[in-house]
Amino acid sequence: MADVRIDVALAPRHLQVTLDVPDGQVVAVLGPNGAGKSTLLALLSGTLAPTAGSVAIGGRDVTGLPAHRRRVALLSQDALLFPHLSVLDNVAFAPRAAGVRRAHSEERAREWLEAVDAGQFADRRPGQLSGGQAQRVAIARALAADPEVLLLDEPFAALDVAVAPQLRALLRRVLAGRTALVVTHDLVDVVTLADRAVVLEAGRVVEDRPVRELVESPRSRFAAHLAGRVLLEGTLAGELDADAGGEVHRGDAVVIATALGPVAGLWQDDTAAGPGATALALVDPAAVSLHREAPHGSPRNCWPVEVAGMEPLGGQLRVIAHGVGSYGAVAQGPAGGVAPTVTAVRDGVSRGEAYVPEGGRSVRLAADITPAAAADLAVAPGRRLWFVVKAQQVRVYAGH
Ligand SMILES: Nc1ncnc2c1ncn2[C@@H]1O[C@H](COP(=O)(O)OP(=O)(O)OP(=O)(O)O)[C@@H](O)[C@H]1O
Repeated sequence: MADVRIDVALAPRHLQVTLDVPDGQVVAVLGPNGAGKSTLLALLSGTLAPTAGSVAIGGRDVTGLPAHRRRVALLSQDALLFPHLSVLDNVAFAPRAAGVRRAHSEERAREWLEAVDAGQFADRRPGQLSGGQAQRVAIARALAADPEVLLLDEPFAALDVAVAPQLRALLRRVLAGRTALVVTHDLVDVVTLADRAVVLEAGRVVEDRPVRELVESPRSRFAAHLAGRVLLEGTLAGELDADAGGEVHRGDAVVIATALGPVAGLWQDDTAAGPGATALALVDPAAVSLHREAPHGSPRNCWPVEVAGMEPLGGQLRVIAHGVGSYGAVAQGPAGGVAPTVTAVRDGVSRGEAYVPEGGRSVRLAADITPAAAADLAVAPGRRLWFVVKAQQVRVYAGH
């Protein structure tokens, strides 16, 4: 068994993490810069000691053990091979250091080099390898040490985008059945390599869920951005078609008060909640349409926005925009309060009640549209348009 149990604090870096990884599971570790991802790996590998708590691997308490006695291999974005040793000697280094006889350790090193399709580089020096080749060798070296746990810190970050897919396929093979933690900023790594995803923010775990759930219904801003969604944080006002006050249940059309103003969506959480509860609305940019004027009709969210920029996305364009205060003929809406904001959404903007409070100016929204639609609407930075999404297509969850 090579399960990992980590329950540590590192006071100077404000990190406090509890995490159990069962034997054979690959966990993606995600989070913004400075969240503590690398620090967590360092606490596991033994290059940093916690100020409190413990680390156990395969049921052994390794908290007091030095890095080389933990049976943990760390692979970082730079291959960090010994420049003065041949590739073969680099890979044979760990078994040699563990007391395996030269002939045997070289044999093992050759096997691992073959396994990562790098057998032909055995006699080269690291300086004669490309970045992708060096990273293959680094993987072989890590595996030759026969680790119980593999830690990968942005393993493709320093590589050409052209080589990353091959290496990813290799890592997928290598990671099958192993206990591993992979720090990454790349959604492709998350979905292709990991079973489960943990999101760190400011040294704390804010999400810990199966990868599929995380990409389908992210609950943290970081995961939403990674999954290409927009996450709006707010407070539950109540049901869309009822007077505010009662509890809402899964499938109910609800309204939440956000920095963008009232947002209507479907409550998708299994837990019931009442007005005032923290709520998260998830918007898929593919469900957002752009209009010159706010349309009428069924319950829709209509947000006046100013276009910030555009990015190509497959055959489409992703339009990035920010909420703006009311403009044109739209009157300023109420400054707050539950009931008026519900009315604003239910009755639509045709009555001139759509508005974005001051804070909405910093809310980043995205809409995926065709290049033809972009041309028709003359989408360009600075242009003011309406982002429109049906309430049915906004999923709302309980926040933390
Ligand atoms: N060597 C160090 N000495 C002191 N503090 C550090 C050191 N390295 C990181 N920190 C601090 O610890 C916190 C966590 O940093 P860490 O590098 O673990 O984050 P990260 O999530 O890996 O970020 P990134 O994605 O930028 O690599 C940050 O506040 C950072 O400033």
